[in-house]
Amino acid sequence: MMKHQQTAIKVAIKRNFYEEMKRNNTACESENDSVEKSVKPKDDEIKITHENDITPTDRTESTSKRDNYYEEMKRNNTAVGSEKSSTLPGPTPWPLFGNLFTKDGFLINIPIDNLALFKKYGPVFTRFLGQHQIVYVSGYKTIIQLLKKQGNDFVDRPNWIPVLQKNNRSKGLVWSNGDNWKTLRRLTLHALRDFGVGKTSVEEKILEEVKCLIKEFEKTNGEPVRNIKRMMLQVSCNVIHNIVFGHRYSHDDLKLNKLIDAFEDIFTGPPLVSPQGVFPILLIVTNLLRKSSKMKKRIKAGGYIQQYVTSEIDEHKTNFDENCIRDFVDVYIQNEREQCQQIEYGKKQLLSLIVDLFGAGTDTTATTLHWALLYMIQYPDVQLKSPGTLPRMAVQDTTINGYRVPKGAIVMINLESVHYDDTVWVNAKEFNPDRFLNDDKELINKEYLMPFSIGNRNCVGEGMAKQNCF
Ligand code: HEM
Repeated sequence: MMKHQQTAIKVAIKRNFYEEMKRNNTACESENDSVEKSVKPKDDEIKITHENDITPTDRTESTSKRDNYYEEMKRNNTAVGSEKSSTLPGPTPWPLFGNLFTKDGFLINIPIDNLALFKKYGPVFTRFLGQHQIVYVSGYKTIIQLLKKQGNDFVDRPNWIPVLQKNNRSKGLVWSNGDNWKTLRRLTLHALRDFGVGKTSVEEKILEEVKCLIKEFEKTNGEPVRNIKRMMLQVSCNVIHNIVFGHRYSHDDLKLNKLIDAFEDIFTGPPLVSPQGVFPILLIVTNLLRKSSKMKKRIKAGGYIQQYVTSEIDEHKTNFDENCIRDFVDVYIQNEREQCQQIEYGKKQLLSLIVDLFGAGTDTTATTLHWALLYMIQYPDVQLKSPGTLPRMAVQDTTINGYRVPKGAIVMINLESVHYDDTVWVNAKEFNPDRFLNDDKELINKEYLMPFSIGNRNCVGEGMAKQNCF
Protein backbone atom coordinates (compact mmCIF):
# COMPACT_ATOMS: atom_id res chain seq x y z
CA MET A 1 0.00 0.00 0.00
CA MET A 2 1.36 3.46 -0.93
CA LYS A 3 2.22 5.79 1.95
CA HIS A 4 -0.21 8.53 0.90
CA GLN A 5 -2.97 5.95 0.69
CA GLN A 6 -2.19 4.79 4.23
CA THR A 7 -2.26 8.39 5.45
CA ALA A 8 -5.55 9.07 3.66
CA ILE A 9 -7.13 6.02 5.27
CA LYS A 10 -5.77 6.95 8.70
CA VAL A 11 -7.04 10.54 8.56
CA ALA A 12 -10.45 9.52 7.24
CA ILE A 13 -10.99 6.84 9.82
CA LYS A 14 -9.58 8.76 12.76
CA ARG A 15 -12.15 11.51 12.31
CA ASN A 16 -14.87 9.00 12.68
CA PHE A 17 -13.23 7.02 15.44
CA TYR A 18 -15.12 8.45 18.38
CA GLU A 19 -18.39 8.16 16.51
CA GLU A 20 -17.64 4.48 15.92
CA MET A 21 -16.71 4.06 19.56
CA LYS A 22 -19.98 5.57 20.68
CA ARG A 23 -21.88 3.36 18.31
CA ASN A 24 -20.15 0.38 19.83
CA ASN A 25 -20.88 1.73 23.28
CA THR A 26 -17.32 1.25 24.43
CA ALA A 27 -15.42 3.38 26.91
CA CYS A 28 -12.30 5.12 25.68
CA GLU A 29 -10.53 6.34 28.78
CA SER A 30 -6.83 6.45 28.38
CA GLU A 31 -4.38 6.65 25.59
CA ASN A 32 -1.72 5.02 27.67
CA ASP A 33 0.58 3.10 25.49
CA SER A 34 2.61 1.27 28.07
CA VAL A 35 4.58 -1.66 26.75
CA GLU A 36 4.24 -4.62 29.02
CA LYS A 37 5.74 -8.01 28.57
CA SER A 38 3.38 -10.91 28.69
CA VAL A 39 4.57 -13.65 30.94
CA LYS A 40 4.19 -17.31 30.33
CA PRO A 41 3.20 -18.76 33.67
CA LYS A 42 4.63 -22.02 34.84
CA ASP A 43 1.89 -24.50 35.67
CA ASP A 44 2.45 -24.26 39.40
CA GLU A 45 2.34 -20.44 39.26
CA ILE A 46 -1.12 -20.40 37.79
CA LYS A 47 -3.80 -19.63 40.28
CA ILE A 48 -7.15 -18.23 39.40
CA THR A 49 -8.69 -16.43 42.29
CA HIS A 50 -12.44 -16.12 42.59
CA GLU A 51 -14.72 -14.72 45.20
CA ASN A 52 -16.10 -18.17 45.52
CA ASP A 53 -13.71 -20.74 44.15
CA ILE A 54 -15.77 -23.84 44.64
CA THR A 55 -14.29 -27.30 44.40
CA PRO A 56 -16.05 -30.64 44.64
CA THR A 57 -14.96 -31.02 48.24
CA ASP A 58 -15.81 -27.44 49.18
CA ARG A 59 -19.58 -27.45 48.96
CA THR A 60 -21.37 -24.15 49.38
CA GLU A 61 -24.79 -23.25 50.62
CA SER A 62 -26.02 -22.86 47.08
CA THR A 63 -24.92 -26.33 46.05
CA SER A 64 -26.35 -28.06 49.09
CA LYS A 65 -29.67 -26.20 48.67
CA ARG A 66 -29.89 -27.64 45.23
CA ASP A 67 -29.36 -31.23 46.30
CA ASN A 68 -33.07 -31.95 46.56
CA TYR A 69 -33.59 -30.61 43.12
CA TYR A 70 -30.77 -32.75 41.76
CA GLU A 71 -32.16 -35.81 43.46
CA GLU A 72 -35.35 -35.05 41.55
CA MET A 73 -33.39 -34.63 38.34
CA LYS A 74 -31.65 -37.94 38.94
CA ARG A 75 -34.97 -39.64 39.39
CA ASN A 76 -36.10 -37.94 36.20
CA ASN A 77 -33.54 -39.87 34.27
CA THR A 78 -30.62 -37.44 34.56
CA ALA A 79 -27.55 -39.57 34.37
CA VAL A 80 -25.11 -39.57 37.24
CA GLY A 81 -21.37 -39.51 36.57
CA SER A 82 -18.59 -41.16 38.53
CA GLU A 83 -18.90 -41.88 42.23
CA LYS A 84 -16.31 -39.24 43.08
CA SER A 85 -17.95 -36.47 41.08
CA SER A 86 -20.01 -33.78 42.70
CA THR A 87 -22.74 -31.26 42.03
CA LEU A 88 -21.78 -28.18 40.05
CA PRO A 89 -21.81 -24.73 41.62
CA GLY A 90 -24.20 -22.11 40.29
CA PRO A 91 -27.34 -20.21 41.20
CA THR A 92 -30.04 -22.33 42.83
CA PRO A 93 -32.64 -23.32 40.23
CA TRP A 94 -36.38 -23.45 40.78
CA PRO A 95 -38.20 -26.61 39.85
CA LEU A 96 -39.49 -26.47 36.27
CA PHE A 97 -38.31 -22.91 35.62
CA GLY A 98 -34.67 -23.61 36.46
CA ASN A 99 -32.77 -20.31 36.57
CA LEU A 100 -35.13 -18.29 34.39
CA PHE A 101 -36.13 -15.91 37.19
CA THR A 102 -33.47 -16.53 39.85
CA LYS A 103 -30.50 -14.39 40.85
CA ASP A 104 -27.81 -14.70 38.17
CA GLY A 105 -30.50 -16.22 35.98
CA PHE A 106 -31.45 -15.78 32.34
CA LEU A 107 -34.10 -13.09 32.59
CA ILE A 108 -32.52 -11.07 35.39
CA ASN A 109 -28.95 -10.75 34.12
CA ILE A 110 -29.24 -9.52 30.57
CA PRO A 111 -26.80 -9.56 28.88
CA ILE A 112 -25.00 -12.32 30.72
CA ASP A 113 -21.64 -11.20 32.10
CA ASN A 114 -19.68 -14.41 31.74
CA LEU A 115 -16.54 -12.98 33.29
CA ALA A 116 -18.38 -11.83 36.42
CA LEU A 117 -20.06 -15.22 36.84
CA PHE A 118 -16.69 -16.94 36.31
CA LYS A 119 -15.26 -14.80 39.09
CA LYS A 120 -18.18 -15.59 41.36
CA TYR A 121 -18.72 -19.31 40.79
CA GLY A 122 -15.35 -20.51 39.50
CA PRO A 123 -14.16 -22.14 36.25
CA VAL A 124 -17.09 -24.57 36.00
CA PHE A 125 -20.62 -23.67 36.98
CA THR A 126 -24.12 -24.42 35.81
CA ARG A 127 -27.48 -22.77 35.19
CA PHE A 128 -30.75 -24.38 34.14
CA LEU A 129 -32.87 -23.08 31.29
CA GLY A 130 -36.08 -24.66 32.46
CA GLN A 131 -35.16 -28.34 32.59
CA HIS A 132 -32.14 -27.95 30.29
CA GLN A 133 -28.76 -27.94 31.95
CA ILE A 134 -26.11 -25.54 30.68
CA VAL A 135 -22.56 -25.82 31.92
CA TYR A 136 -20.22 -22.84 31.62
CA VAL A 137 -16.49 -23.41 31.38
CA SER A 138 -13.90 -20.67 31.79
CA GLY A 139 -10.17 -20.21 32.39
CA TYR A 140 -7.50 -21.53 30.10
CA LYS A 141 -6.52 -24.52 32.23
CA THR A 142 -10.03 -25.97 32.30
CA ILE A 143 -10.73 -25.03 28.67
CA ILE A 144 -7.56 -26.73 27.44
CA GLN A 145 -8.46 -29.79 29.51
CA LEU A 146 -11.95 -29.84 28.02
CA LEU A 147 -11.16 -29.11 24.38
CA LYS A 148 -7.90 -31.01 24.05
CA LYS A 149 -7.77 -33.82 26.58
CA GLN A 150 -11.52 -34.53 26.76
CA GLY A 151 -12.25 -33.34 23.20
CA ASN A 152 -14.28 -36.42 22.28
CA ASP A 153 -16.58 -36.06 25.30
CA PHE A 154 -17.70 -32.63 24.11
CA VAL A 155 -17.35 -32.84 20.34
CA ASP A 156 -21.08 -32.57 19.58
CA ARG A 157 -23.28 -29.53 19.19
CA PRO A 158 -26.64 -29.45 20.99
CA ASN A 159 -29.24 -31.16 18.80
CA TRP A 160 -32.40 -30.37 20.69
CA ILE A 161 -32.65 -26.57 20.38
CA PRO A 162 -36.18 -26.05 18.99
CA VAL A 163 -35.38 -23.18 16.59
CA LEU A 164 -32.76 -25.34 14.92
CA GLN A 165 -35.07 -28.31 14.58
CA LYS A 166 -37.99 -26.26 13.34
CA ASN A 167 -36.50 -24.48 10.39
CA ASN A 168 -36.70 -27.49 8.15
CA ARG A 169 -33.13 -27.42 6.98
CA SER A 170 -30.40 -30.04 7.03
CA LYS A 171 -27.99 -29.56 9.87
CA GLY A 172 -25.07 -28.51 7.63
CA LEU A 173 -21.61 -28.45 9.19
CA VAL A 174 -22.04 -26.25 12.23
CA TRP A 175 -25.04 -28.08 13.71
CA SER A 176 -24.50 -31.69 12.68
CA ASN A 177 -22.85 -34.46 14.65
CA GLY A 178 -21.45 -37.93 13.99
CA ASP A 179 -20.62 -39.17 10.48
CA ASN A 180 -22.45 -36.35 8.73
CA TRP A 181 -20.34 -33.78 10.58
CA LYS A 182 -17.08 -35.70 9.99
CA THR A 183 -17.70 -35.99 6.25
CA LEU A 184 -18.77 -32.39 5.76
CA ARG A 185 -15.87 -31.10 7.83
CA ARG A 186 -13.38 -33.15 5.81
CA LEU A 187 -14.97 -32.00 2.54
CA THR A 188 -14.94 -28.35 3.64
CA LEU A 189 -11.32 -28.36 4.85
CA HIS A 190 -10.28 -30.13 1.66
CA ALA A 191 -12.18 -27.65 -0.56
CA LEU A 192 -10.89 -24.60 1.32
CA ARG A 193 -7.36 -25.96 0.93
CA ASP A 194 -7.89 -26.68 -2.78
CA PHE A 195 -9.23 -23.23 -3.35
CA GLY A 196 -6.10 -21.82 -2.05
CA VAL A 197 -6.26 -21.01 1.65
CA GLY A 198 -2.56 -20.57 2.25
CA LYS A 199 -1.96 -20.36 -1.49
CA THR A 200 -1.70 -17.48 -3.92
CA SER A 201 -5.19 -17.78 -5.41
CA VAL A 202 -6.91 -16.72 -2.18
CA GLU A 203 -4.25 -14.13 -1.57
CA GLU A 204 -5.11 -12.67 -4.99
CA LYS A 205 -8.82 -12.66 -4.12
CA ILE A 206 -8.08 -10.87 -0.84
CA LEU A 207 -5.76 -8.34 -2.52
CA GLU A 208 -8.51 -7.55 -5.02
CA GLU A 209 -10.82 -6.74 -2.11
CA VAL A 210 -8.14 -4.61 -0.42
CA LYS A 211 -7.65 -2.58 -3.60
CA CYS A 212 -11.41 -1.93 -3.78
CA LEU A 213 -11.40 -0.96 -0.12
CA ILE A 214 -8.61 1.57 -0.67
CA LYS A 215 -10.59 3.08 -3.55
CA GLU A 216 -13.61 3.39 -1.24
CA PHE A 217 -11.46 5.21 1.34
CA GLU A 218 -10.00 7.50 -1.32
CA LYS A 219 -13.48 8.39 -2.55
CA THR A 220 -14.16 10.08 0.78
CA ASN A 221 -11.59 12.85 0.00
CA GLY A 222 -10.64 13.21 3.64
CA GLU A 223 -14.25 13.28 4.85
CA PRO A 224 -15.12 10.94 7.74
CA VAL A 225 -15.67 7.34 6.74
CA ARG A 226 -19.26 6.53 7.54
CA ASN A 227 -19.57 2.83 8.05
CA ILE A 228 -16.36 0.92 8.48
CA LYS A 229 -18.10 -2.24 9.67
CA ARG A 230 -20.19 -2.36 6.47
CA MET A 231 -17.02 -1.99 4.38
CA MET A 232 -15.41 -4.89 6.24
CA LEU A 233 -18.55 -6.97 5.74
CA GLN A 234 -18.34 -6.30 2.00
CA VAL A 235 -14.73 -7.51 2.01
CA SER A 236 -15.27 -10.65 4.08
CA CYS A 237 -18.54 -11.62 2.38
CA ASN A 238 -16.98 -11.16 -1.07
CA VAL A 239 -13.96 -13.36 -0.23
CA ILE A 240 -16.24 -16.21 0.91
CA HIS A 241 -18.53 -15.63 -2.07
CA ASN A 242 -15.59 -15.86 -4.46
CA ILE A 243 -14.38 -19.13 -2.92
CA VAL A 244 -17.85 -20.69 -2.68
CA PHE A 245 -19.42 -19.49 -5.95
CA GLY A 246 -16.34 -18.50 -7.97
CA HIS A 247 -17.18 -14.84 -8.48
CA ARG A 248 -17.34 -11.55 -6.60
CA TYR A 249 -19.33 -8.31 -6.70
CA SER A 250 -18.32 -4.67 -6.66
CA HIS A 251 -18.76 -3.29 -3.16
CA ASP A 252 -21.76 -1.14 -4.09
CA ASP A 253 -23.56 -3.97 -5.89
CA LEU A 254 -27.13 -4.37 -4.70
CA LYS A 255 -26.95 -8.18 -4.64
CA LEU A 256 -23.91 -8.23 -2.34
CA ASN A 257 -25.44 -5.70 0.03
CA LYS A 258 -28.79 -7.50 0.08
CA LEU A 259 -27.01 -10.72 0.98
CA ILE A 260 -25.13 -9.00 3.81
CA ASP A 261 -28.37 -7.44 5.09
CA ALA A 262 -30.13 -10.80 4.99
CA PHE A 263 -27.41 -12.43 7.14
CA GLU A 264 -27.49 -9.47 9.53
CA ASP A 265 -31.27 -9.89 9.89
CA ILE A 266 -30.91 -13.60 10.56
CA PHE A 267 -28.18 -13.27 13.16
CA THR A 268 -29.40 -10.24 15.06
CA GLY A 269 -31.75 -11.29 17.78
CA PRO A 270 -31.45 -13.53 20.79
CA PRO A 271 -28.75 -16.21 20.74
CA LEU A 272 -29.82 -19.83 20.37
CA VAL A 273 -28.98 -20.70 23.96
CA SER A 274 -31.28 -18.13 25.54
CA PRO A 275 -34.82 -18.34 26.90
CA GLN A 276 -36.19 -17.20 23.52
CA GLY A 277 -33.98 -19.68 21.66
CA VAL A 278 -35.09 -22.59 23.76
CA PHE A 279 -38.73 -21.54 24.21
CA PRO A 280 -39.71 -19.93 20.87
CA ILE A 281 -43.10 -18.99 22.34
CA LEU A 282 -41.23 -16.32 24.37
CA LEU A 283 -39.84 -14.86 21.15
CA ILE A 284 -43.32 -14.52 19.68
CA VAL A 285 -44.59 -12.97 22.91
CA THR A 286 -41.71 -10.45 23.15
CA ASN A 287 -42.10 -9.58 19.49
CA LEU A 288 -45.81 -9.03 19.95
CA LEU A 289 -45.17 -6.92 23.02
CA ARG A 290 -42.62 -4.80 21.21
CA LYS A 291 -44.84 -4.71 18.14
CA SER A 292 -41.62 -5.51 16.36
CA SER A 293 -41.39 -7.08 12.95
CA LYS A 294 -38.08 -8.77 13.78
CA MET A 295 -39.52 -12.23 13.33
CA LYS A 296 -41.01 -11.32 9.96
CA LYS A 297 -37.68 -9.80 8.92
CA ARG A 298 -35.89 -13.01 9.87
CA ILE A 299 -38.29 -15.19 7.90
CA LYS A 300 -38.01 -12.88 4.88
CA ALA A 301 -34.20 -12.88 5.14
CA GLY A 302 -34.12 -16.69 5.38
CA GLY A 303 -36.29 -16.92 2.27
CA TYR A 304 -34.06 -14.54 0.35
CA ILE A 305 -30.87 -16.43 1.28
CA GLN A 306 -32.44 -19.75 0.33
CA GLN A 307 -33.56 -18.42 -3.03
CA TYR A 308 -30.19 -16.78 -3.74
CA VAL A 309 -28.07 -19.81 -2.83
CA THR A 310 -30.42 -22.22 -4.65
CA SER A 311 -30.14 -20.27 -7.88
CA GLU A 312 -26.32 -20.30 -7.63
CA ILE A 313 -26.37 -24.08 -7.00
CA ASP A 314 -28.69 -24.66 -9.98
CA GLU A 315 -26.42 -22.63 -12.23
CA HIS A 316 -23.40 -24.63 -11.06
CA LYS A 317 -25.19 -27.92 -11.69
CA THR A 318 -26.07 -26.85 -15.23
CA ASN A 319 -22.53 -25.76 -16.09
CA PHE A 320 -20.67 -28.43 -14.11
CA ASP A 321 -17.56 -29.80 -15.82
CA GLU A 322 -15.63 -32.46 -13.91
CA ASN A 323 -12.43 -31.46 -15.70
CA CYS A 324 -12.72 -27.88 -14.54
CA ILE A 325 -13.55 -27.61 -10.83
CA ARG A 326 -14.03 -23.91 -10.24
CA ASP A 327 -15.04 -23.45 -6.65
CA PHE A 328 -16.45 -24.89 -3.42
CA VAL A 329 -19.85 -25.74 -4.94
CA ASP A 330 -18.16 -27.72 -7.73
CA VAL A 331 -16.16 -29.73 -5.16
CA TYR A 332 -19.41 -30.63 -3.41
CA ILE A 333 -21.14 -31.62 -6.67
CA GLN A 334 -18.14 -33.77 -7.60
CA ASN A 335 -18.25 -35.54 -4.21
CA GLU A 336 -21.99 -36.00 -4.57
CA ARG A 337 -21.68 -37.56 -8.01
CA GLU A 338 -18.90 -39.89 -6.90
CA GLN A 339 -20.74 -40.64 -3.63
CA CYS A 340 -17.35 -40.43 -1.87
CA GLN A 341 -18.91 -40.96 1.58
CA GLN A 342 -22.15 -42.51 2.69
CA ILE A 343 -23.95 -39.36 3.73
CA GLU A 344 -27.07 -37.73 2.44
CA TYR A 345 -25.79 -35.19 -0.06
CA GLY A 346 -28.44 -33.27 -1.97
CA LYS A 347 -29.37 -29.64 -2.37
CA LYS A 348 -30.65 -29.09 1.18
CA GLN A 349 -27.38 -30.28 2.69
CA LEU A 350 -25.33 -28.05 0.36
CA LEU A 351 -27.60 -25.11 1.09
CA SER A 352 -27.07 -25.50 4.84
CA LEU A 353 -23.33 -25.92 4.39
CA ILE A 354 -23.05 -22.72 2.35
CA VAL A 355 -25.22 -20.78 4.80
CA ASP A 356 -22.89 -22.02 7.58
CA LEU A 357 -19.79 -20.76 5.78
CA PHE A 358 -21.27 -17.31 5.22
CA GLY A 359 -22.85 -17.26 8.66
CA ALA A 360 -19.74 -18.37 10.54
CA GLY A 361 -17.22 -16.51 8.39
CA THR A 362 -18.61 -13.11 7.40
CA ASP A 363 -19.42 -11.26 10.60
CA THR A 364 -16.57 -12.81 12.63
CA THR A 365 -13.93 -11.71 10.11
CA ALA A 366 -15.54 -8.29 9.56
CA THR A 367 -15.70 -7.61 13.31
CA THR A 368 -12.05 -8.60 13.75
CA LEU A 369 -10.93 -6.36 10.86
CA HIS A 370 -13.11 -3.52 12.07
CA TRP A 371 -11.63 -3.55 15.56
CA ALA A 372 -8.10 -4.09 14.28
CA LEU A 373 -8.41 -0.92 12.18
CA LEU A 374 -9.75 1.12 15.06
CA TYR A 375 -7.02 -0.16 17.36
CA MET A 376 -4.31 0.56 14.86
CA ILE A 377 -5.37 4.18 14.58
CA GLN A 378 -5.62 4.86 18.26
CA TYR A 379 -4.58 2.50 21.01
CA PRO A 380 -7.43 3.01 23.42
CA ASP A 381 -7.93 1.35 26.73
CA VAL A 382 -11.15 -0.30 25.66
CA GLN A 383 -12.67 -3.70 26.00
CA LEU A 384 -12.77 -5.74 22.84
CA LYS A 385 -15.90 -7.82 22.60
CA SER A 386 -14.60 -10.93 20.90
CA PRO A 387 -16.91 -12.97 18.69
CA GLY A 388 -18.70 -15.53 20.83
CA THR A 389 -18.14 -19.23 20.46
CA LEU A 390 -20.60 -21.94 19.47
CA PRO A 391 -22.20 -24.21 22.06
CA ARG A 392 -21.12 -27.82 22.58
CA MET A 393 -22.94 -30.78 24.08
CA ALA A 394 -21.72 -33.56 26.38
CA VAL A 395 -21.71 -36.73 24.27
CA GLN A 396 -21.80 -38.99 27.34
CA ASP A 397 -21.92 -38.75 31.13
CA THR A 398 -18.59 -37.27 32.09
CA THR A 399 -16.85 -34.92 34.49
CA ILE A 400 -15.10 -31.56 34.25
CA ASN A 401 -12.67 -30.72 37.04
CA GLY A 402 -14.29 -33.53 39.02
CA TYR A 403 -17.83 -32.18 38.64
CA ARG A 404 -20.29 -34.47 36.97
CA VAL A 405 -21.76 -33.38 33.65
CA PRO A 406 -24.64 -35.48 32.33
CA LYS A 407 -24.97 -36.58 28.72
CA GLY A 408 -26.90 -33.98 26.72
CA ALA A 409 -25.88 -30.97 28.85
CA ILE A 410 -25.03 -27.90 26.78
CA VAL A 411 -21.49 -26.69 27.38
CA MET A 412 -20.64 -23.03 26.81
CA ILE A 413 -16.92 -22.40 26.51
CA ASN A 414 -15.88 -18.93 27.56
CA LEU A 415 -12.85 -18.21 25.33
CA GLU A 416 -12.96 -14.57 26.41
CA SER A 417 -11.90 -15.68 29.90
CA VAL A 418 -8.61 -17.01 28.49
CA HIS A 419 -7.85 -13.79 26.62
CA TYR A 420 -8.68 -11.63 29.65
CA ASP A 421 -6.95 -13.89 32.17
CA ASP A 422 -4.68 -11.74 34.34
CA THR A 423 -2.74 -14.80 35.44
CA VAL A 424 -1.61 -15.27 31.84
CA TRP A 425 -1.42 -11.71 30.51
CA VAL A 426 -0.11 -8.64 32.28
CA ASN A 427 -2.86 -5.98 32.19
CA ALA A 428 -4.93 -8.29 30.03
CA LYS A 429 -7.42 -5.63 28.97
CA GLU A 430 -4.79 -3.26 27.56
CA PHE A 431 -4.18 -3.19 23.83
CA ASN A 432 -0.58 -4.27 23.54
CA PRO A 433 0.43 -6.27 20.45
CA ASP A 434 4.01 -6.49 21.76
CA ARG A 435 2.87 -8.96 24.40
CA PHE A 436 2.69 -11.60 21.66
CA LEU A 437 6.26 -11.12 20.41
CA ASN A 438 9.64 -11.91 21.92
CA ASP A 439 12.75 -9.77 21.38
CA ASP A 440 13.31 -11.48 18.02
CA LYS A 441 9.75 -10.57 16.98
CA GLU A 442 8.64 -14.19 17.04
CA LEU A 443 5.14 -15.13 18.18
CA ILE A 444 5.03 -16.34 21.78
CA ASN A 445 2.38 -17.62 24.19
CA LYS A 446 0.42 -19.05 21.27
CA GLU A 447 -1.16 -21.66 23.52
CA TYR A 448 -3.08 -18.96 25.42
CA LEU A 449 -4.43 -17.39 22.25
CA MET A 450 -7.45 -19.28 21.00
CA PRO A 451 -9.94 -17.01 19.19
CA PHE A 452 -10.66 -19.86 16.75
CA SER A 453 -10.96 -22.37 19.61
CA ILE A 454 -8.81 -25.51 19.76
CA GLY A 455 -9.21 -29.27 19.48
CA ASN A 456 -11.13 -31.45 17.09
CA ARG A 457 -14.07 -29.09 16.51
CA ASN A 458 -12.26 -25.79 16.16
CA CYS A 459 -12.95 -23.22 13.44
CA VAL A 460 -12.56 -24.58 9.88
CA GLY A 461 -12.10 -21.05 8.54
CA GLU A 462 -9.07 -20.24 10.71
CA GLY A 463 -6.62 -20.23 7.78
CA MET A 464 -8.87 -18.08 5.63
CA ALA A 465 -9.64 -15.64 8.42
CA LYS A 466 -5.94 -15.23 9.21
CA GLN A 467 -5.17 -14.55 5.55
CA ASN A 468 -7.97 -11.99 5.46
CA CYS A 469 -6.67 -10.22 8.55
CA PHE A 470 -2.96 -10.30 7.83
C1 HEM B 1 -11.86 -13.84 12.79
C2 HEM B 1 -12.64 -14.72 12.24
C3 HEM B 1 -13.20 -15.97 12.90
C4 HEM B 1 -13.28 -16.31 14.23
C5 HEM B 1 -12.82 -15.51 15.44
C6 HEM B 1 -13.91 -17.63 14.29
C7 HEM B 1 -14.15 -18.33 15.47
C8 HEM B 1 -14.78 -19.56 15.54
C9 HEM B 1 -15.05 -20.28 16.77
C10 HEM B 1 -14.66 -19.81 18.17
C11 HEM B 1 -15.70 -21.43 16.44
C12 HEM B 1 -16.26 -22.48 17.42
C13 HEM B 1 -15.30 -23.64 17.52
C14 HEM B 1 -15.66 -24.61 18.65
O1 HEM B 1 -16.81 -25.03 18.82
O2 HEM B 1 -14.74 -24.98 19.40
C15 HEM B 1 -15.84 -21.45 14.99
C16 HEM B 1 -16.43 -22.48 14.28
C17 HEM B 1 -16.60 -22.46 12.91
N1 HEM B 1 -16.12 -21.51 12.03
FE1 HEM B 1 -15.09 -19.83 12.50
N2 HEM B 1 -14.20 -18.04 13.02
C18 HEM B 1 -13.78 -17.07 12.13
C19 HEM B 1 -13.85 -17.13 10.75
C20 HEM B 1 -14.42 -18.14 10.01
C21 HEM B 1 -14.46 -18.22 8.56
C22 HEM B 1 -13.83 -17.20 7.59
C23 HEM B 1 -15.16 -19.36 8.23
C24 HEM B 1 -15.51 -19.94 6.89
C25 HEM B 1 -14.96 -19.78 5.78
C26 HEM B 1 -15.54 -20.01 9.49
C27 HEM B 1 -16.24 -21.18 9.58
C28 HEM B 1 -16.51 -21.86 10.75
C29 HEM B 1 -17.28 -23.11 10.81
C30 HEM B 1 -17.92 -23.83 9.62
C31 HEM B 1 -17.31 -23.49 12.16
C32 HEM B 1 -17.97 -24.75 12.75
C33 HEM B 1 -16.94 -25.89 12.73
C34 HEM B 1 -17.52 -27.22 13.22
O3 HEM B 1 -18.55 -27.22 13.88
O4 HEM B 1 -16.89 -28.25 12.95
N3 HEM B 1 -15.07 -19.25 10.54
N4 HEM B 1 -15.26 -20.31 14.47
